[in-house]
Amino acid sequence: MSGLPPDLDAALVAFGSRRPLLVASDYDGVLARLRDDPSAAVPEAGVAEVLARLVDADRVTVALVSGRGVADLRTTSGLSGPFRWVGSHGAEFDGPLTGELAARRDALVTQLAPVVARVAGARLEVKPASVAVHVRPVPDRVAAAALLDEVRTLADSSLTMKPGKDVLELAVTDADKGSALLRLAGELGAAATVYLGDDVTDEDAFRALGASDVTIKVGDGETDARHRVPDTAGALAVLERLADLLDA
Ligand SMILES: O=P(O)(O)OC[C@H]1O[C@H](O[C@H]2O[C@H](CO)[C@@H](O)[C@H](O)[C@H]2O)[C@H](O)[C@@H](O)[C@@H]1O
Repeated sequence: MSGLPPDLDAALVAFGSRRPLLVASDYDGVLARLRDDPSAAVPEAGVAEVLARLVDADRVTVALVSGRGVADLRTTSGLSGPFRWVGSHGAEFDGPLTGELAARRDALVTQLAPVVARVAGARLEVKPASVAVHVRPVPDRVAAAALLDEVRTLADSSLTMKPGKDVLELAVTDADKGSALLRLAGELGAAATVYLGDDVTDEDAFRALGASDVTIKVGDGETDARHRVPDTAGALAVLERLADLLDA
């Protein structure tokens, strides 16, 4: 007995019988619980160990797919291994982004910095292909919502809005996690993909994947994923069940 919902467990059993496989997961809210300080969001106990088991499985690729830049994801998570690292919501796929994007992003920083500075507790995060306005630590929740509304109105049509949990990002590329996952699965010739995610941008991945894939929403909220677990402990249980099934 895995303790997982029976339909999810059955889907994982069917998934485990196929090869090659892609096991992909979002980071924040799935492998690490959410914290006020993004740099404090380290993996939950057991995550590094189960990922190490999964990468050892035969013809299984493990991908970490995040809104974070890859460099930040590597540093913050402390994870290392032969993973595929997909950062910046899919914009960082083959390696670091070019400098041209940085110039557009820096113009955005100049525009947003004074707007964010007016709201106590709000923070601007400068990422490889986007600027994120974080409001999780803002005590005045009305001011937090108003700030995100204002940022939304500042986004011109050349930018892609990436809403998330207490964050709104303006991205200078239109990359998304769904397109990135399809590209990766195609490259690998994957027979099936598992994807776990908790936030709005993970819905692109849930929608992009197909009937033979296993999509799992972590936590509450509307979703296009077929399965759900309640929290990071549930996500870890999924990965541990997979590692057992893959005999890793
Ligand atoms: O795609 P993900 O791996 O889920 O990354 C999404 C964003 O995660 C980070 O922000 C979120 O987590 C923070 C740490 O727990 C939290 O403080 C913040 O409120 C959340 O929105 C990260 O800082 C962003 O760059 C990512 O895009």
